[in-house]
Amino acid sequence: MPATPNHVPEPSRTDPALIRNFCIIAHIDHGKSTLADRMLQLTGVVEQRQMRAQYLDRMDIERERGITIKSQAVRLPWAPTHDPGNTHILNMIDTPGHVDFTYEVSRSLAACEGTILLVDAAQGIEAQTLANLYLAMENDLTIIPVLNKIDLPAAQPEKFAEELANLVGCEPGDVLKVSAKTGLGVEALLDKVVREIPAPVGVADAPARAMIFDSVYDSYRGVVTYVRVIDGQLNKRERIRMMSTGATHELLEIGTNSPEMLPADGLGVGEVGYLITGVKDVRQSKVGDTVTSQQKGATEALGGYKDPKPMVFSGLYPLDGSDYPELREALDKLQLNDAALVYEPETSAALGFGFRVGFLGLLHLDVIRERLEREFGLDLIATAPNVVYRVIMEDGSEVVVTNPSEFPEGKIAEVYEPVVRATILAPSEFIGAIMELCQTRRGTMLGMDYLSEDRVEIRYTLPLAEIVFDFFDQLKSKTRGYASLDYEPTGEQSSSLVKVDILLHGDKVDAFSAITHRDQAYAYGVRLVAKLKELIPRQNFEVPVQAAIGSRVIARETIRAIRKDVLAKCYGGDISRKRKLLEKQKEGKKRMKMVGSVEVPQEAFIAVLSSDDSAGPAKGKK
Ligand SMILES: Nc1nc2c(ncn2[C@@H]2O[C@H](COP(=O)(O)OP(=O)(O)OP(=O)(O)O)[C@@H](O)[C@H]2O)c(=O)[nH]1
Repeated sequence: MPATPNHVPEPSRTDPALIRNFCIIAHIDHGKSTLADRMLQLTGVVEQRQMRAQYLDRMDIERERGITIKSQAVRLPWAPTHDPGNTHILNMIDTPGHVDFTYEVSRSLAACEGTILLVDAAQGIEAQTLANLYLAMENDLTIIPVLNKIDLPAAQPEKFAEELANLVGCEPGDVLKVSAKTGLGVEALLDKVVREIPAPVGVADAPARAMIFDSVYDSYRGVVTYVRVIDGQLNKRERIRMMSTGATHELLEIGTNSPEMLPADGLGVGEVGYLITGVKDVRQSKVGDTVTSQQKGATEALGGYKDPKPMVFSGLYPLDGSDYPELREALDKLQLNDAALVYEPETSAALGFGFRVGFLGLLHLDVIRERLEREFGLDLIATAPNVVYRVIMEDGSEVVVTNPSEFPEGKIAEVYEPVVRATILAPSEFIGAIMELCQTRRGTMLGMDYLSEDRVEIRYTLPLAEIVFDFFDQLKSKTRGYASLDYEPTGEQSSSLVKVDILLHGDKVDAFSAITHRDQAYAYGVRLVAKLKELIPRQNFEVPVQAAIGSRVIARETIRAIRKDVLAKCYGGDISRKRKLLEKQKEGKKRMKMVGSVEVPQEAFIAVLSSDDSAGPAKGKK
């Protein structure tokens, strides 16, 4: 239906009074996806026989890890028990739960009038429950507190209903108790959504304004953009404009998800749906941006748009140097679907050609690395993740460092590092252990509150660099898995930071350079030097392994010289055996990298850079 001047498009397809837009916020594993599954089933949008667990988590890796990475929206028709004559349209927006993706959560929240705050009845409130709740409160959303998993024998619904009621400011009796697994209480929850969450309000005849809350790349259809219409309407075939960039596109298709795509003529006030314009890159359709009509469009964008900013950087190198073009292609492809992924080529004397890649956080890093290895069949070495430093030189100039080997030499006045505000929730018996861990990680305590008599919320300011290493693993092990962590960037602080270089036979190995606090530099140097001594085989000459700050050596080990006669073993004249041995030795040599005059086995790099101890990158975990 072309939007010619003679053609007056139909008004909104759904009466806004019958629309409810909501999302589910929860800590990881508290059952959000399972609850979404039950809702799909109860409202009949997915037939029983098509049902599979976590229907909305489409990416393979999401399914395997049981986490939701990209949010999705789905339209559910529901005739509530108290008003069976009126079928309402419930738009459910599934949100990612992990800290790395907080910005996406906040955009999803901005597309809703209300939210279900889902808490596991056996676990209680966790750090991300709180973080998400605060986001919802900032967005003035109606909050429906719900306890899930009440079928579990370990559930303590009474205790946690009280905790939850205290938190949101309602009566414990108002907290709904459901089992997403069995479906118990889920109908009552859908009724409550209709009753309590306000219908969307917008100006129907105003210029169109729709907020993008998600944008995904589909290899067949290009970018699919998910929007919530605030004012006016968007119609098929019209030209639309992205307000942050001014780019215009033709609206090739518009529609809703139930949960498969269902094309429509347009979307009106309060409606949630998808747009397809044929663009091939999600960066042209950014989360948080406002979409309007090209003609007679809105002049003022909806608030809240921000560019995703990478917080953690790591060098990614193909194990086999000839895979470099494939790595570039794979990153290009992933970027189509991930506006937060940034990278640029980098060379390392030790590792060859690779990329310096920026991520939102550790989980993001882990997910990307795994996708590169799994979906694109690449074998990669990832260097230890680091944060971004701002170095002010004595002459007043400024250097932004995303790779430790680029840390400037010379007269440095000050170094700034990013800091986060961390919230840790745990049973009170672990207060001592948590405080000890935070202190050793250069934390400053901000405060502590009791959520109930045996659970506390502890707040710290911590350097992001200290969290990037194995902080979360340490926290989990020191609290027997009971603590949960959430953090948000809060700026930067000036710290006494130095670069520690590792030298092999006098040559700097850039891949092993690290920026650490001055007090930790010595320990880092000693640990790495000892480890390298273990991993690097003896050479024909003596090889000193040193750690240095500038020209000052802080640790040293020596790999003693040997002259290895591989043929000595073969006394007797079996020539074929000798040849075999020589070939084997040649084969081994291929996997060596020359660092200056020293042969370093590939395995040594991998062992040092990806080991589980704190000399290597922390494994990004949930
Ligand atoms: N017993 C029981 N188990 C449940 C219930 N709801 C969810 N689970 C289980 O809890 C685990 C986590 O559920 P998910 O639905 O994947 O959790 P989620 O909150 O979506 O997790 P993320 O997507 O990672 O944020 C799964 O093993 C579910 O089967 C419930 O009501 N009862």
